Parts: sequence; C-alpha cells; structure tokens
Amino acid sequence: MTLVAGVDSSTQSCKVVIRDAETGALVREGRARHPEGTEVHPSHWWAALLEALEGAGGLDGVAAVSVGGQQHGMVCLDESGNVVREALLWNDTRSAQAAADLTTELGGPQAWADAVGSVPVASFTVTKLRWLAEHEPANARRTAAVCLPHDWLTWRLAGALASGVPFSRAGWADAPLAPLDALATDRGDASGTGYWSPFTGSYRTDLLKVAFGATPLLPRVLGPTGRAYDGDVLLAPGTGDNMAAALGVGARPGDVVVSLGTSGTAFAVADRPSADPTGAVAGFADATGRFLPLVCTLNAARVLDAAARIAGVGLGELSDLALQAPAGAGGLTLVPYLEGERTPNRPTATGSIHGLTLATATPAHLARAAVEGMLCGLADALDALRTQPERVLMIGGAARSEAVRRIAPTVFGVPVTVPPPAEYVADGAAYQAATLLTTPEWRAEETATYDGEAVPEIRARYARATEHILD
Ligand SMILES: Nc1ncnc2c1ncn2[C@@H]1O[C@H](COP(=O)(O)OP(=O)(O)O)[C@@H](O)[C@H]1O
Ligand SMILES: O=C(CO)[C@@H](O)[C@H](O)COP(=O)(O)O
Repeated sequence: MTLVAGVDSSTQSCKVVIRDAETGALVREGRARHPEGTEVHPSHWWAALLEALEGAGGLDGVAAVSVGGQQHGMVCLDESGNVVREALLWNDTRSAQAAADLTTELGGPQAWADAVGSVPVASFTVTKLRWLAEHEPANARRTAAVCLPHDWLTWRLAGALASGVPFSRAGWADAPLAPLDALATDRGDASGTGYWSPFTGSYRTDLLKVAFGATPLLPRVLGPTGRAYDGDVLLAPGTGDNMAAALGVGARPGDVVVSLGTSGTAFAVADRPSADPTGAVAGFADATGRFLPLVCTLNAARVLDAAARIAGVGLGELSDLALQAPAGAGGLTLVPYLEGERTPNRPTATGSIHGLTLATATPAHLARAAVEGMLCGLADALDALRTQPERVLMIGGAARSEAVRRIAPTVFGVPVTVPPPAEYVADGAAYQAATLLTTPEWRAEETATYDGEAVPEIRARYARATEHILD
C-alpha cells in the first residue's frame, strides 16, 4: 500500500493524516497544539508538525506529503534562511492602518480588487510587510525572503528530507535549512498575499515594492501537481487551509462551504476570478487551477469557547444549553467581535451583548445567543458571496456542535449539509499529495442534512445590534 501524508497547520493546532493514496482510507493520524497569540515564532509550527507526525507513526510507507496551512501569515527570513521575527498571523490586526494607507495609495478599493482580486485588510501579508517597514525597519532590512506558513513548513520538510536523515522527532528538530531559492508555494496561498494576481497568475512585485520599499525573494508558485521537492518522498505544493478544505470535502461548482474553525469562512468554487470592490469577498485562487471567492470572519469557534468559559461548562453542555433556549434567545443578541472583526472591517471592535432582561439572564440564553451570533456573521458572509448554492456544506471544529448544526438552517435560511467530523484540511492536503502519484479515487463520505424553519428576526436583531458596539 502506498501512503500519503496530509498536514493541516492551522491557527490552533497541527494535524497530520496518513491515508492510502489509491483509496483514501485513513491509516494513521496525529495532532499537536500551537501556542496562543497572533504572533508566533514559526519554530513552534515545526515542533508541532514533528510531534503530530510522530503521533501519526512517522513517514513509514509515505511516498508524498502536502502541507495545508493558515493563510496570510508573514514569515520573514534573512539571507541565511533564519527567521527574522515572530510571524504575524492572519488574525493579527496591528496592520489595519497600513491596510487603509495602502488602499488610498493605490487609488482606492476598486484599484486593489482589479489588481489582485482583493481589497487588503489587516489579514493580508502585504499590509503586514508595510507595518514591518514602518515599525521595525531593522527587521525589514534583514528580510531577504518572505513566505507564508505553509511555504515555510514545506521548505523545512524539503531541508529535512534532503539531509537523508530518516524521520524522527528529535532527529529532525534541527534539520538543515534548504537554500532560499527552494521556497515554493501554490496559487491558492499566493492569492492571499496581496501581491499576486489571480488574473495573470503572476506576482505583482510592483505592489510589494510600494508596500515594503524592497522586493525580497518570493517562493516559486507551483501548479496543482507541481513538486516542491523531488526525492524518495515527494513534496506537493501544499496550499492555504481553506483551499485544502475545498479539496478535502470534494467541493464542486454549486457548493458553498462554511468552515467554522478559529476563523469563520464561506467560500465557493468558481471558474473565473472575482474582484469585489466592497472588500467583503476575497478573490482567491484555489488548489486545482480554479478560483475560490471567500469571505472570512475573525470570530467563529472561539466564540463558543468563550461562551462555554463564561457559563462554566464544556462544549457539549454548551450545545445542550443552546438547544434548551428558544430560537432568537428571547431577544438576547451577541455580537461576537471578540478579536475585532475583518468582515465587516472593524479591526478594533469588541464584542457585545444586547437585549439582556431578567428572563434572558440564563446560561441557556447566553449559549443560544453565542451560537446564533457566530452564525449571523457567517449568514452575512453567505449573502456577500451572492450565489444561490445547490448545497451549503458545513465543516470545521465548531461544526461538531449539535446546536450549531441544528440552529444553522434557522439563521442561514437554507438546509445545511454536514459531512462526518474529520480533518478536511489535512485530508485535502493528503489528496493533493496523492495526485502526484496516481489518479486518486477517494470515496465521498456520507453526509447528514439539517433543515429547519428560517427565523429572520434573529438576523434583523443582530444587524441592529452591530450598529452599537464599542471600539
Ligand atoms: N464539539 C464542539 N463544539 C464546539 N466547538 C468545538 C467542538 N469541537 C471542537 N471545537 C472547537 O473548534 C476549534 C478548533 O477547530 P479547527 O477547525 O481545528 O480550528 P483551526 O483549524 O482554526 O485550528 C476550537 O476552538 C475548538 O474548541
Ligand atoms: O485568513 C483566513 C482566510 O482568508 C483564515 O481562514 C486563515 O486561513 C485561518 O484559518 P483557520 O485557522 O481558522 O482554519
């Protein structure tokens, strides 16, 4: 049996799945946590990947590996390949002013949408580089190459594989670095930088120069079946975690995927690139040669984590509580801007609770309001995509919650299809790895469909509540 490994290096953790390349059958898996915070030294991702890979039984029998990773994070390397500073993650909002400045400098949102398919907000790498140039000029000057989290991990794997040392967690901890020109990425993740055009399929180094004042080395952009490393074990291009999830769940034109991880995302598979001057929809590329218009919120699964903490319960009990309260939580409305917000672009906003009365001051009403508030952000995301989906597929950590599954149709106003709980980002990466070896015929998983009567009042109250938040 030939095996492939898929990695999901996401915000909160690293997951590894090892699957049969031909059938997709799950053979082994492992996981490890990432540190908290919105700036993280990439060495933690490497340590977590090695721990997760060890948990998954290492690379025995594995012929190809692919890494899916959190998008946008700024990883700066010096000319020897050493990390210049902690990476600023997609949910770090310190570059919000840089985003506003860059938008003005290029002539406004339409100019950015036309240039790179997206209007930059603080999440985009290009704004983080502007922030670095302005606030840490010495680090900016040391930066010889810039890459993304998945590019960096792929490059570290290339260095380790080229060393010829067989995999072991300790043996690879300080694996040699590959040369900088071995850095590789893919269309999907490149499209989240703000300096790669999905229209032309090439970098806009002119925009990088405007933002950063220099043009450091950028990873080669590989096609869907390119090889980031060629040896006994192959490395696939990898991709951003949302693009990998689209592969893992088998998304096809007509589907919209709602992913409830640390971020909340809604995305569709499209044949043509998009350019939304409102900035709500990011015009990403996907991992197959097509496109992935995507709306992202900063606040999803961790809203439920926070509500569970306030209520003093676990996530299972939070779900039970939410289902005990009536639809609309008796008017209790939670705006979940706990990390600021990206869509709408409110980087300094905070969360708020409205409609508190003696009757709604219960853990059950709070639980329901948290689930409904999180889902309202995603309902706005679905609207922004302006598509009439044939299916809305729901995945990610918070899609494991029964309350989320049952309440989603009442907020979205459409039925929701839920595949069995799995690591779809890692699965998508594994599928990409398999395409380097074979034409994989992986069986689609059975899905469950949740339906329920729409309750428009929930979104109406939420919309009014979002007008009353504190920055
Ligand atoms: N049964 C559950 N109910 C609600 N949330 C859950 C459940 N299981 C996991 N989660 C949450 O999902 C999140 C992790 O989801 P995941 O998609 O792995 O995130 P990421 O990819 O951003 O690291 C955590 O915040 C975790 O608390
Ligand atoms: O910034 C985006 C998408 O544009 C996020 O979706 C990140 O890619 C992080 O993903 P998760 O850790 O939530 O999966």
